[in-house]
Amino acid sequence: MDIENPSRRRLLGGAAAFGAGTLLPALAEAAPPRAAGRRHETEIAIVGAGLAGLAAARKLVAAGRKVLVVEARDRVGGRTLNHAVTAPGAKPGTVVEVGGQWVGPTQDRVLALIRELGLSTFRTYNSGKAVDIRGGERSEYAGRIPPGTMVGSVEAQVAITRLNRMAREVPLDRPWTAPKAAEWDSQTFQSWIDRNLFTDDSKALLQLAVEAVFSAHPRDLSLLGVLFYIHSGGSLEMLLNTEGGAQEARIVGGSQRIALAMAAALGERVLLDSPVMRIEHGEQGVTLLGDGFEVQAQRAIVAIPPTLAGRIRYAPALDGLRDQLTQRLPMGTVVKVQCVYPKPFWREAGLNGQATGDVGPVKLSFDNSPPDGHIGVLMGFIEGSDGRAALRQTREQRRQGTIDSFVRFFGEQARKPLEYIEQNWASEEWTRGCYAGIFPPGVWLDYGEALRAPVGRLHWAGTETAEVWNGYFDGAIRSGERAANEITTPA
Ligand SMILES: Cc1cc2nc3c(=O)[nH]c(=O)nc-3n(C[C@H](O)[C@H](O)[C@H](O)COP(=O)(O)OP(=O)(O)OC[C@H]3O[C@@H](n4cnc5c(N)ncnc54)[C@H](O)[C@@H]3O)c2cc1C
Repeated sequence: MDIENPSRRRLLGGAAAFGAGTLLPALAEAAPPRAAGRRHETEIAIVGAGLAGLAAARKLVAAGRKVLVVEARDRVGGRTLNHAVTAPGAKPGTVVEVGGQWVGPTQDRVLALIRELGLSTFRTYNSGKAVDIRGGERSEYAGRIPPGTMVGSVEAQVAITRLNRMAREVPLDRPWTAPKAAEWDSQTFQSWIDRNLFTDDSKALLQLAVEAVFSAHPRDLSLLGVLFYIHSGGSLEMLLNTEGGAQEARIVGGSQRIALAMAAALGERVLLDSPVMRIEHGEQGVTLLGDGFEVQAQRAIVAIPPTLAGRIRYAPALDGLRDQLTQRLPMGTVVKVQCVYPKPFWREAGLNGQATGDVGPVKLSFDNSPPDGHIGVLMGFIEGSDGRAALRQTREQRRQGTIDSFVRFFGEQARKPLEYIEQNWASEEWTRGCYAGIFPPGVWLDYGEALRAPVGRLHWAGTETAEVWNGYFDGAIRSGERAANEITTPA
């Protein structure tokens, strides 16, 4: 029995209950308190109950530390969120993810955590041909790259190989020290495409690839930022591929279960409905303040996207470098849309549900059906400029645009979904865009050092601060664990 370390005992107890197949009732019973109390004291306060904040808390509790995770929303999971499918024919408990959903090889921290929590994964449906629509022409193809002209495809492949090679020159811990950092951080990815690619097909392919990976337009992104991200995930293929890449697998029961399980184990160490508005910090400690509550601690980990960290008021004010960094890392723009059908009808036509196109609003789709395929779910992303246009539309207009896109990809059977589901992340107060914070030109070069460097007793986490798999679940977890290590094993 672990008498010295009751926190750890609780943590492991929670995980064991989880593994015993009592997930939903156990989680419901163990749900964190919804309302914040008035005044709390702890050793380490953590802002944000996304994967980063919860992973930091989990690690600190395992090290015998006292923690309190303070979360703005009435739920945990941040950019992971399960949605219960209510369409007729959907089995009770069927969910789709409206936030992040996939995991893949080399994402070792999230895969280990999934195992520790007693969760399991299943393969993304990937059998059959994909669809591509370009210049009004629809084609079905096997393989990874949509068919274009022969010259365009070859040029795109050469460009991808070249980008991978350049990416390896970017040090993950200090991208601004790359030999060509100044040159690469002085241009957008669009400028690089314009200077280095000549066929419309290869340009369109690279543009779509970047929109799919960053939910941003190539003109929004620094070339250095794109190269860092490629290196962080291993290669551009790793970021883009389903089999063998970042889209390879999903979590049974939905990805939010990772956060729910961690929070269940943390129990009363998670406070919901408690937006942190102000942080007072100094040699004596840290105080988090919100509407009607305060949390006193020795140290704090701020585990939220940098742009949201910049909306908190600090006393004393943070130095100019750190504050200007938070002014310069906007979030990408994505509306994630899904249509539910009585069955995954495209599979019968030999299609895997994956589609790309040059006309929006949906330019990228996937089969997002539950593991047993008892209903069919097509999922699409409305990203970058299309995502911004979608923000000006009504939900009904987005629904119609989505259905039109799915009909173009998969035919008339897509016309009448049983249910339409959308999540507009830019309008979520406590996220403000997705998938993650993006790096415009000049930010890595002039502000990179302020991204992770603790300020006194304040530590920074969140997927945007990760070296490996930055922007992904895996990076979020690594960032939380890194911030916890800064506290338990100071350099
Ligand atoms: C549509 C979409 C698709 C994606 N697809 C994938 C994918 O397939 N695979 C993958 O690995 N990643 C994917 N991602 C990215 C992934 O979801 C994120 O990288 C990851 O969840 C980020 O975790 P985090 O803990 O760093 O931040 P968050 O999840 O944003 O957590 C931050 C938490 O802090 C809270 N918060 C914010 N401000 C305050 C405040 N002032 N006070 C208190 N609390 C606050 C928020 O409510 C939130 O709960 C996707 C994201 C989206 C939205």
